Amino acid sequence: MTEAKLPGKENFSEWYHELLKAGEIIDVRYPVKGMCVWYPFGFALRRNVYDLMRELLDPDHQETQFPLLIPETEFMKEAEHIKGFEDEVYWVTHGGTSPLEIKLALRPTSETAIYPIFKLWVRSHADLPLKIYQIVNTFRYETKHTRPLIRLREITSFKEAHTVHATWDEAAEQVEAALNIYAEFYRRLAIPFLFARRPSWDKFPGSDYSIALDTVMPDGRTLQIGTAHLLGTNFATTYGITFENEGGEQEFANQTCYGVSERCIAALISVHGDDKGLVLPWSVAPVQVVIVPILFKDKERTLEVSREIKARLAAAGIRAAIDESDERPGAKFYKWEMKGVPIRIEIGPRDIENGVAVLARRDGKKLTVPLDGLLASIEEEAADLQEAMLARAQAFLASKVKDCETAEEARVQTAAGVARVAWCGSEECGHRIEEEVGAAVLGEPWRSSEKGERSCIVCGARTEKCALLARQY
Ligand SMILES: Nc1ncnc2c1ncn2[C@@H]1O[C@H](COS(=O)(=O)NC(=O)[C@@H](N)CS)[C@@H](O)[C@H]1O
Ligand SMILES: [Zn+2]
Repeated sequence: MTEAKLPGKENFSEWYHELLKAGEIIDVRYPVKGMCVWYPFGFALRRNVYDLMRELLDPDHQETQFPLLIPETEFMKEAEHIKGFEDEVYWVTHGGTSPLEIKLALRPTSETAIYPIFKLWVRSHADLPLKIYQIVNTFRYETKHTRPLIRLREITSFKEAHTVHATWDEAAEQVEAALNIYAEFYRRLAIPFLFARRPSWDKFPGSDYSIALDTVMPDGRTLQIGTAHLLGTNFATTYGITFENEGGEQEFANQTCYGVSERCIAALISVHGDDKGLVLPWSVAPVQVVIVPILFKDKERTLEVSREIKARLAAAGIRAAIDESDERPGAKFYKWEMKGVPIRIEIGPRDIENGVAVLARRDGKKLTVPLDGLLASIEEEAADLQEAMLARAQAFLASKVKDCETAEEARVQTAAGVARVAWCGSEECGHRIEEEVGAAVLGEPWRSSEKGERSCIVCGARTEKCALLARQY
């Protein structure tokens, strides 16, 4: 089989679409725009990634599931929320051939499905804090360019958490706790990001404020890979979510919600992939180690030793595979590199005689290791590979963020990166910056320590604030 080469990663969009197919992640040939099919290998990756998310949420959240369909009467209650979503909602209007009395929205996100029930669940301060999440499909009639895993009309892997608290401050603390969970989630995936407080005109509809995580894609555009929103009492007043406080009075609850979608997988593929295909982090790779027996003589013996190695790795909880096909080694290396397998073990008759094997890391490092102690070598190299992947991705992101003194400089920088400019924080200057730079205001850096007084690049006012600017997916 002649191995088809991927387009170079510098043609990011072509490379990305070709890799979704060659890496058997997503099949885009489903006949509805913005809706795609998971290949089984891609679905195994998704399962591992979301198992990681569950591991991080389950210590103090409870997983559940709400209905997909939301009655118009509930959906149309929160004015801000409606304004933000009315152009994106899909409606079900018929049951069979009979028109429905009340049409039903397909959830674009589930506030309006969940909060009428929270009203019933929350009675007293003893019921708080309430922290639930669900991992469901949601539907948004996106009119911008749809892209697999990045901008979908059916978001198949929408993890949405919804929490209820006695005070605004507790809700604000929960937003920070959510950001910490997302930071750990992306650290395990070796994906770096920037925290930004979205500007008022781009916060979640119905929220007090939104904090987003943006990563920088290979072409320098940013991808919003998670968001956490402080809702205050906005939804609680609309949906009547009250609790009896310790003084016996009824109070409106304060809420948050925070979400991650399959964009986390788009980021995984894009940030780490290379011209040979996927490069998957050890923690989520469906196949962590592939054993490639070099079969030319003593075939049986070589296969026997390979199978013994696989059994030893599996017993240690490592997801291992053997490629027993009779393809030539080069074809096997190509296939498993395309699938992003972090570590390959090559073993032939001579290696067996010498009691060694070749350990080839997906980032190119190769070494010969003794067969006894192979497990320790694999675990050591896996840990080192994880750090190397994160360090490499962090260096790339840092290289793509630059301080700019003028709108012109920011325009050049945001053609393929992120600009940081002085901004007084006013909405008027913010919109002027977007127009002059031709990029979006991601918002003010959140949790960044860098301070320094400069003049707003629009109005000249002295300010310590700054804006991150970028072209977004
Ligand atoms: N069309 C889309 N396709 C894929 N992912 C999307 C799409 N729209 C939003 N997302 C992802 O979903 C995350 C959460 O969406 S959101 O609108 O920002 N927030 C909410 O819906 C809140 N209810 C928190 S769950 C976003 O940060 C973004 O990463
Ligand atoms: Zn200004």
